[in-house]
Formats: sequence, structure tokens, C-alpha cells
Amino acid sequence: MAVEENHAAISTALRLVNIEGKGKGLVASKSLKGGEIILQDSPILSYSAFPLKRQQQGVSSSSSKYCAHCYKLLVTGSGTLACPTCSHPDDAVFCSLRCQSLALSFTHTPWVCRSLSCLRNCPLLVDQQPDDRQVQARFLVAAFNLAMISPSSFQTLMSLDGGGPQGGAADFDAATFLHSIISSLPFPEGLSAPSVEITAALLSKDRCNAFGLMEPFSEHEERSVRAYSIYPNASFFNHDCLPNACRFDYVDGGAEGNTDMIIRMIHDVPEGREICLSYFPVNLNYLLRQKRLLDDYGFSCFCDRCNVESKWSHENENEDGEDDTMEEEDEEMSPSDGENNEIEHEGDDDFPHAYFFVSFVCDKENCGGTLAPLQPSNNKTSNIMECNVCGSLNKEEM
Ligand SMILES: C[S@@+](CC[C@H](N)C(=O)[O-])C[C@H]1O[C@@H](n2cnc3c(N)ncnc32)[C@H](O)[C@@H]1O
Repeated sequence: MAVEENHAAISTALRLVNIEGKGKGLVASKSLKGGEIILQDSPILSYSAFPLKRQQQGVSSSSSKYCAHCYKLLVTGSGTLACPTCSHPDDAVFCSLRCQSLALSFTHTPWVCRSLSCLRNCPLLVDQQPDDRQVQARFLVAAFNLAMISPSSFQTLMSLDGGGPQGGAADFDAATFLHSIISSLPFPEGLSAPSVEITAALLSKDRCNAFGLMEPFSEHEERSVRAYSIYPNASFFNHDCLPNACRFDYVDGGAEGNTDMIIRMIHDVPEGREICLSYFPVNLNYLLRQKRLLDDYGFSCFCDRCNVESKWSHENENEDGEDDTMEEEDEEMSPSDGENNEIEHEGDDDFPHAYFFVSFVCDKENCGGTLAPLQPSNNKTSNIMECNVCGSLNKEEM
């Protein structure tokens, strides 16, 4: 239940309120239509999702495939530029003079450049720690740099939810190790590495709020995250396993703002309804969803879908996390089973959310993305659905 407070409007469509049992959250400040863009948010911080250790030549996935400032896929032969001070030309490559110049002033400052180079030369980190720990080190360098170049943005980062005590112990262990390494970085005169406590708090903020910018979609290969970004407003969306909004990003498109997150409504909702995203692909099974939410975000989910699925037998839940039961049920539903654009939970008591999967989950091979209509025109919901993973556009029978 939402408890209204006098919080500032986040956009023309969203208001920040306190929600019992969830902390803060966002509700619709007017009735919203499927496809409507309710938020466009720019990151306060982004960092590469690749480990620091340089990949061997020929390894297809490495940070040098992406611009080290805007994370766009680099096109071979299109005049990329390296950082003038990195010890290896592959350590930071930029797609344009503009990105190189912005990076040297903001995201890949001389301090970041020296720090990443020190970390790369630290065998304790790059030879003895898992990739995840190296990526956490990248995050900390980005966060400490933010504190130096934009103290107000750093305050925003520190004000984000850290997900409560769950995961705190793991964050503290990681912070203790990383602090011992990061303390030896060349901090500017008068500054030193933040304490273990602040380092642990930062790791918790990152765990609960970072959005992955994915590698380009492929029907044939698993794709992973190319970079992580933290957004000041999108961080207030709570999770629901049947979300009513979803995120789109166009990292390899447009020039400026390519790492902006665009949140679009999946279907109509009335004023006052909480707007939630799913923190992971919606086709994960119940046990895996609950585990991810508890381990990474520190809560157990009691959404409508979980309340139904908690009563199911979980024998059919396979190890890759997808739910066989759901796939079988999906095939039995026809896309026109839904009557209107506001999702109904009626009809099938065992699987009341089947309509969601048929209407809003992409069935393209290896995808499983979420579908949302294109922006409404003349207040009419579009019948073209866009997938937020593979980008395909499908005409929906209305
Ligand atoms: C990205 S933040 C969302 C905004 C957050 N509620 C706040 O107060 O700033 C993620 C955190 O919100 C809380 N949260 C999100 N969805 C929730 C849900 N469905 N039930 C309970 N807590 C939730 C958890 O503490 C989670 O770690």
C-alpha cells in the first residue's frame, strides 16, 4: 500500500512515495497508457563490466570492443582513439574525439587512468581474485572519482538504498579486501581512500542499484553485460515479477545520451498505481527469482505472481532458471486472450499471469525480453510492440 508523502515529482508521470515494506517507490501521478515514456534518466556513474586483467588476443569479448566513455560498440576501421596515458593502447579506447575529451575530464581522468593501471599491476587482485571482484574494483575507482569531480552526484549515490543488512556481510568482506588494495592508489594530496565502512556501503549501493548495459543481442550466443550504470531516478523503481513498465536503452544508437535509460509503460495503469520494473528477465522461475532478490537486493518477494507460484510444485524448474511450466502454458494461450490494455489476472487460477507471458514476453530464439508498445499517438495505444532485448518490432492483434 502506498503511503503518500510530500516528495518531489520525479517526472510528469511519476511521484516518489513511501511504500510499506519496500522503502521508497514510484507511483503514477496520472493515468498512464501502454507505451508511454515515463522517465528518461542519465547515469551519474558508469563503469566497464569487464575484469581488469587484459584479455588475451583473439578473445571475442573484452572491454576494448566498447568505447571506454559511452560504451558503444567500436566499429573496426572507424578511427578509434586510445587514451594518451594508458600503459597499453587497449586499456581505454574511445569511439570519437568527443568521447575521448569528455572522458579525460570526467570519467577517465588522469587519476582514474593511473589507478586502473595500478590495479592491473596488482597480482593479488588480477591473478588471485574472481572477475567479479575486479569489476567491483572498477566500480570503486569510478565512485571515488565521482566524489572528486562531482561531490553532489557522489552524495546522490550515497543516498541510494543499499538493500538492508542482507548481503551486508559479503559486501563488508569484499570491502575489507578491496580497501587494502585501493588504499595504495595514488590519491591526490590531502585525500585518502574512504574507510572500509564507506567502501562497503558503496558496494551495497552498487549491488542494489546498478543496471547492466548488455552486449548486442545475438540469437546464437549468450550475451553478457558490457557496462554498469547507476541512475539517480530510475534507482527508485521497486521490483515486481509481473512489471507494468520496462527499461529500454539504445547504447549503440544515437550520439549523445546513448547510456540514458528510457522507462516505458508495458500496459495501461490508473493514477496512484505503483510502477515497478522486473530486476531480471521475467521468465526466471520462482526459486531463482526469490534467490536473486534475497541475495542481491535483500528482500523476499510477495508480489501477486510469487503468491501464486509459491504454491506450485517446483519440480519443473530447471537449472538454467527458466520455467518449463510457463513455456508449456504459453503455448496454449492465444495473443488475443486479453480484452483490454490493463492487465487482468482472471480466468486461470493456476496461472493467472499467462496473459502477461503471451502478450509481453518476446518469443524470439534466445531472447525472452519484455515487449512494450511504441509510444501512443493521439492518446491511442500503438499496436506495434518493441522488444527491450532484441529490439524487434511486432504487430499485435488488438
Ligand atoms: C533499486 S532500490 C528501489 C528503491 C528503494 N525502495 C528505495 O527506498 O530507494 C532496490 C531496493 O528496494 C527494495 N525493494 C524493491 N522492490 C521490492 C519489493 N518488491 N519488496 C520489498 N522491497 C523491495 C529492496 O530493499 C531493494 O534492495
